[in-house]
Amino acid sequence: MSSHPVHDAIAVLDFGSQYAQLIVRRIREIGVYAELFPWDADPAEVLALRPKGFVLSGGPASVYEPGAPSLPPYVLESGRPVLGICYGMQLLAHALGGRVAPAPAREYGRAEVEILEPEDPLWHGLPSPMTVWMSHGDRVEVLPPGFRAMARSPNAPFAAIGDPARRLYGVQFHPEVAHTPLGRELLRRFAVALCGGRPTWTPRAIAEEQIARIRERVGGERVLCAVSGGVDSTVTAVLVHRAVGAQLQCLFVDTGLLRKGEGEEVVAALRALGLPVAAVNAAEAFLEALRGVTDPEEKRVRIGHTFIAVFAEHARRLGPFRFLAQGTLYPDVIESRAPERRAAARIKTHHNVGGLPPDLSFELIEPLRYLFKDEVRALGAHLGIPEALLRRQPFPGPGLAVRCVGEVTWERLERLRAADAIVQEELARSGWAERAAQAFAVLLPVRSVGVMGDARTYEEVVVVRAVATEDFMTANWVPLPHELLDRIATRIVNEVPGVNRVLYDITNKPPATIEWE
Ligand SMILES: Nc1ncnc2c1ncn2[C@@H]1O[C@H](COP(=O)(O)OP(=O)(O)OP(=O)(O)O)[C@@H](O)[C@H]1O
Ligand SMILES: O=c1[nH]c(=O)c2[nH+]cn([C@@H]3O[C@H](COP(=O)(O)O)[C@@H](O)[C@H]3O)c2[nH]1
Ligand SMILES: NC(=O)CC[C@H](N)C(=O)O
Ligand SMILES: [Mg+2]
Repeated sequence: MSSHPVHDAIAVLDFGSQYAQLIVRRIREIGVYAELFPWDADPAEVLALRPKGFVLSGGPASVYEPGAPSLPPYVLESGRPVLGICYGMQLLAHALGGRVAPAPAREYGRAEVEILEPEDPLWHGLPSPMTVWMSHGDRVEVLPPGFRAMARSPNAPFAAIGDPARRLYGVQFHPEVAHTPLGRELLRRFAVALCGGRPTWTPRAIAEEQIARIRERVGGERVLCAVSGGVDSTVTAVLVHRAVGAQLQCLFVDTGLLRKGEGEEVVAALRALGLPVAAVNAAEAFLEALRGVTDPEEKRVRIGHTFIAVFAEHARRLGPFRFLAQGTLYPDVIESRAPERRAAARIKTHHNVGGLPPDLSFELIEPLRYLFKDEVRALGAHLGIPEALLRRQPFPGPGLAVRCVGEVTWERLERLRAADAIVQEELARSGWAERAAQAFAVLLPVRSVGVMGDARTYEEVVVVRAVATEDFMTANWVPLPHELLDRIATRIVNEVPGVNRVLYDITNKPPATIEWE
């Protein structure tokens, strides 16, 4: 099941590290293709990639414990270079006859290492001492035959080890994290100098390859692509369109839960890219499904079902289609491959167009299946998709329904839309829009007393939320200037009927989530 046999590739074996995905990303940033496999993956699957080298990730286990993940024999048998990181280094040492034991002191955080072999290809040109980031409780105590120390720190005599003759290396620190500033340079030396990987993994190469593949697979058939105006579905649609032109049909659903002007904007932006977009208004169906529902999970489930029903109806009407194009990304794939990662608690059900009825059986086209979000953005830029589209705030499929706390009625949606439009306008005007990854209004089903024009009011509350985040897994509220908050609050209360009070949400994620439902 090799995914990118045209590119030189590095196989990264995952021993349960929090950072395994980061290793893959860092290597790809260098331009060398890399892929992540569970440590106990089927060897045939890994070897189908024809890896030029292997990276062994860190992991929570201790190599000397019974049942700890072990080094699959094919790695050393391949004769290719190997870089073990943390647990990976300990594993290499353990497997080759060295000794690993608990360290006298655990070591978490920044450390300075002195490079002992500056002429070795892995270290060539790197400064000594070099700042690195450590996170370990075990350490290598006795080196395996053939190995020598390549770097040391005050705490770790074997901060890095290697057997250059066999091109086997280990680092106790984590080159993949940003706290190791020159970590990428180290990985570059491994992937390019030691493994001989050619840096051909560029947006241009990805685009050409995907377009050629899609063209070949689709032949003369038709393809349906559901588009939201988000980055993933847009890039997917553009790739399919470049490949098969008019055989593509895009479908955009106006759920009635969109922001002000969004439906028109999205459709216009996608058509400006030359995409054939059918827009359907299904607001009534969504509102009907949501009538009387206040439970957040129930809302999401009903929206999901309505999406499927609307989608199925229009797919039949516009069809037949043999293929369905979807913007599945690599993190989705990694997460579904590794069952232990699915054990994480369910916080909220993200809607999906998946789970389509069986009578609509499509073959899937997923050109982004091996890409990370930032690679998708770079690919989008290469394809000429405007920055504004690529940088759009993520907008959840369930839309304003999960920001309209309580019952979703058309009147309350209109109230929320008007308040949200003011938030967007003022953030854009003040330049703060760029500093917030996401900013929006939330409408609460809470009424409070106010006084306007000498008269008593008893109306609903709007909450403004703005967060900064890289990955949306954790987020911090953004300290918007008081004058800006003041302007937003004043405008909302003056301009939006039914609202007489505005709050600012100053909760981080965790413990809050970004959305309110
Ligand atoms: N309003 C909509 N009309 C049609 N399809 C939609 C709509 N909203 C979501 N979808 C489809 O559902 C998929 C999942 O949506 P979701 O917003 O969860 O994903 P995403 O990863 O953010 O993708 P995107 O960046 O394309 O929005 C989208 O890629 C798109 O195919
Ligand atoms: O496409 C989506 N469908 C959903 O059902 C959904 N729920 C939350 N989000 C978005 O995910 C990010 C994290 O949100 P939370 O902190 O609220 O979980 C934020 O960017 C949210 O906007 C969704 N996106
Ligand atoms: N981050 C790691 O890979 C840790 C490896 C091993 N569990 C240790 O504590 O040393
Ligand atoms: Mg989206």
